[in-house]
Amino acid sequence: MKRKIVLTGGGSAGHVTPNLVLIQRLLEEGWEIHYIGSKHGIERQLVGGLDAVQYHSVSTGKLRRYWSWENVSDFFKLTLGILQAIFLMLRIKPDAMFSLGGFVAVPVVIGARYKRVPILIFEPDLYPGLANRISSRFARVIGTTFAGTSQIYWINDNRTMHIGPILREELKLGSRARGIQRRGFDDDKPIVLIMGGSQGAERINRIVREALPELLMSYQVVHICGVGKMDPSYDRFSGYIQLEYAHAELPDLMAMADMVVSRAGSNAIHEWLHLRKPMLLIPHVIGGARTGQLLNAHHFQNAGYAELLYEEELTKAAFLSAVDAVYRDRKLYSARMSRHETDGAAEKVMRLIDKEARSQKAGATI
Ligand SMILES: CC(=O)N[C@H]1[C@@H](OP(=O)(O)OP(=O)(O)OC[C@H]2O[C@@H](n3ccc(=O)[nH]c3=O)[C@H](O)[C@@H]2O)O[C@H](CO)[C@@H](O)[C@@H]1O
Repeated sequence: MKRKIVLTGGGSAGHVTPNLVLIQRLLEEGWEIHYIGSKHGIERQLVGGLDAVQYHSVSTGKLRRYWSWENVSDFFKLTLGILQAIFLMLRIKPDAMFSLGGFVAVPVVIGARYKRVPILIFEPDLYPGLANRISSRFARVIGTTFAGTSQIYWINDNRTMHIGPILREELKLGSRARGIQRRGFDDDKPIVLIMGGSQGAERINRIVREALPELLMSYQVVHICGVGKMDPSYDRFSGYIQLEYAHAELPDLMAMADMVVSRAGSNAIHEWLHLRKPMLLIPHVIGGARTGQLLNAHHFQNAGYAELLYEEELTKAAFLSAVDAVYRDRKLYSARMSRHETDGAAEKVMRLIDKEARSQKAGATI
């Protein structure tokens, strides 16, 4: 009989893309895969269409640490989500579950816990998000992307294990020559790839457009703006292309870039690290100092992989001079990154899933 796994995670691409990597591996090893996400979230777009995966949706509420009337309705949505998750667990009877976090993960993890399914969670950011901090109470294994996470959270917790970034294999297969040819770019002029997180970033888009005439004097620019955030009036500039979101072309766009300007989402920055792309990071900061992207960006800056520009300092002049500074020192950044190992995380996760599922089976037959 096929072993069954439930995957969850959603709300942003960052909480889904590592699951796409695992789906591939799990299929190769003959697992039956169930994905529990929300009804309309990005996880439905990214996973819902895959024939090999059975997608189920549950209701979920946003977790806020401040008062809002929406907390009341979200509390009921979350409770409903937990009941739906318990029902799904009873029906699916999974051997293991793996969660990447995001709001939708909380009811799913609680439902799995109720049914005593072994739970593995994985934290993409240096400082864990609220959903994973809650979910970790029910987890058998807590995988981390950053080695430093267990020094600032889950300290002395022996369930914590450093895994590293779970990266999509296809991103490693890009070709600079192919990308340049397809886009009609000049091989001799440097290329800057600008990516404002999976949903784009209004603020970065605005500065890029303001700085574009100067920027294009020295660089060619690929600008991923986010869905619905392109401005066709800029199509007149040569050496500039804008996209809403890159799918199959992304590996080539990454390969052709001499440097990147990016948000500091965990997946994106580890992809740049793997490809040794010098980074100018402009983190998305929500609320206080301990937000995921800000700490990720500080960590990469301290390691010498990236330069950091805070959003409140984002003027045209500051942006142009930061791009020049990173480009000037590009070889230094790349050399430091070449010492960082980024392979092997998916294999580690597969072994952990296998181990937990076996121990579950063994426990059930005693
Ligand atoms: C605002 C917000 O909540 N951001 C969080 C979200 O970021 P976000 O969803 O932006 O996540 P990441 O930067 O981690 O990952 C984005 C993923 O989308 C891919 N991509 C992006 C653009 C594109 O055109 N094509 C494409 O395939 C990237 O290659 C990457 O694999 O999840 C991350 C991982 O938990 C967190 O670190 C971020 O703080």
